[in-house]
Amino acid sequence: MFTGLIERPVTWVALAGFMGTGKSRIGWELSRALALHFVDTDKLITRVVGKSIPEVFAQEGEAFFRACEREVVGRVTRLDHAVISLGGGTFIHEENRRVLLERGPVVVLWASPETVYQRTRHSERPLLRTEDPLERIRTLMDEREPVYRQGTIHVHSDGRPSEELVEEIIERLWSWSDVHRAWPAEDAERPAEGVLVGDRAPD
Ligand SMILES: Nc1ncnc2c1ncn2[C@@H]1O[C@H](COP(=O)(O)OP(=O)(O)OP(=O)(O)O)[C@@H](O)[C@H]1O
Ligand SMILES: O=C(O)C1=C[C@@H](O)[C@@H](O)[C@H](O)C1
Ligand SMILES: [Mg+2]
Repeated sequence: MFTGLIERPVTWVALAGFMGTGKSRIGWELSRALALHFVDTDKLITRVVGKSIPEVFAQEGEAFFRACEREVVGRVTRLDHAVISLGGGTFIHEENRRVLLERGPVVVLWASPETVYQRTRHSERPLLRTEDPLERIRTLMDEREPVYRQGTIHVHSDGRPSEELVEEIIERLWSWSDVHRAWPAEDAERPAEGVLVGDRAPD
């Protein structure tokens, strides 16, 4: 009767961090490892708007893209059984951050500017379309660093294969969920009804 039950630390988790830190790739692999659905907010926006991210920035403007992000954050925080990979700027906006952190753990992936540059140089990121993308990465990363620090769990990705990162994230999520079970008063403050964050929820 109990065969097929899946033990997991969480049934919802989001990945944040700078461009190129691996949110999309690691999020996808984490979702496979935890047998959860996968949602990439950048991909969701491109699908709904019907344009690529560079097209959205160029034709609709960044403010429109940020409004889409806010809308998508509202939706993905109502999901369960999902790993959510955010865009690089999603967690920077205060209201998004508040809603996400209230919903569940936010894992922040980190990488050095040089690694980010290497990982993003062959694909188009509108914010990095400048004469000197590496300098832009350094400046933007410095600006955003204090905000990313507000995430729940922090994982460095430089020079590490994705399997190792997924393994570390899962271990850290178990520790996080153990603490949450030990301090139920904290859970009582949460508004989301019927949400099983922190439970070893069977399917
Ligand atoms: N740990 C890793 N080791 C080597 N390459 C990686 C690693 N993580 C991600 N990559 C590669 O780096 C590139 C960027 O990764 P990815 O698209 O997942 O970043 P992202 O954080 O989602 O960026 P964005 O914020 O722009 O969406 C991809 O080609 C991906 O395969
Ligand atoms: O860091 C950012 O602000 C961005 C990161 C990407 O994921 C995309 O969401 C977009 O290119 C903007
Ligand atoms: Mg991504």
